Amino acid sequence: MWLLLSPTALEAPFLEGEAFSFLGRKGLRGRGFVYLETGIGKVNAALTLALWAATHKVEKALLLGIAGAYPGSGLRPGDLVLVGEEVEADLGVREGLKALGFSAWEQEGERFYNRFPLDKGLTQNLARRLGLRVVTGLTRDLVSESLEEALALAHRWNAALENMEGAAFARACLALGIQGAELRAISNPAGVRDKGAWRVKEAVAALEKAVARLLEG
Ligand SMILES: O=C(O)c1cccc(C(=O)CC[C@H]2O[C@@H](n3cnc4c(=O)[nH]cnc43)[C@H](O)[C@@H]2O)c1
Repeated sequence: MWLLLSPTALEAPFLEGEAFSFLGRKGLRGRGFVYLETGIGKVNAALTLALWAATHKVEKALLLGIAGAYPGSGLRPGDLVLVGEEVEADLGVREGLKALGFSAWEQEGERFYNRFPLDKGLTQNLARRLGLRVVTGLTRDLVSESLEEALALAHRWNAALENMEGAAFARACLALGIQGAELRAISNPAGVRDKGAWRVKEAVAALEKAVARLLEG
């Protein structure tokens, strides 16, 4: 049984099931999955997963959604990727959290600062089944508002795409002991606010195709 999550219901219009409400947002009980709309941003993503997992067994969770492609990533609108590692880039100072001398999470002797892995085994299994690249994602609650800003972030953190939830989801999965994976479809060039350059419909169609293959077993 999958727990499927997306920041907005607009990113998963293709899912069908018995509707319910969770934290005031959309939920669905479908064949082989439960779906939750989390809301945009880090806190919403982590909160939704944690509060659901507090009263429901979660075997494996997939965060799916749209994302912005960083310059130089080779990613274009409509492309679909898995995220193997997320950078929480608005935690600490510009160079990261380690400069403050505190870790964000510690587990089995490992200290995590700004980088949080998705589940390696689950991600590699999905990459094989779906024939997808695995990239590094960058998460901030602020979106890049210029190509210069996007390029600086991509360079500083060696990331391929930008979103607003991934690192929080990855860190919550680590803390909760949940196998988590992240599927992102590129909707736009990061840093480009002109919606004429956005291809949300194509991105959602790519998500639909991948999720259908995932659920067919
Ligand atoms: O109005 C803008 O300039 C603008 C720029 C980036 C994203 C938005 C959104 O409202 C979408 C946020 C939503 O979608 C994900 N997303 C998609 N593209 C990006 C991006 O370039 N940078 C950050 N997040 C992006 C994000 O995960 C949210 O769920 C508006």
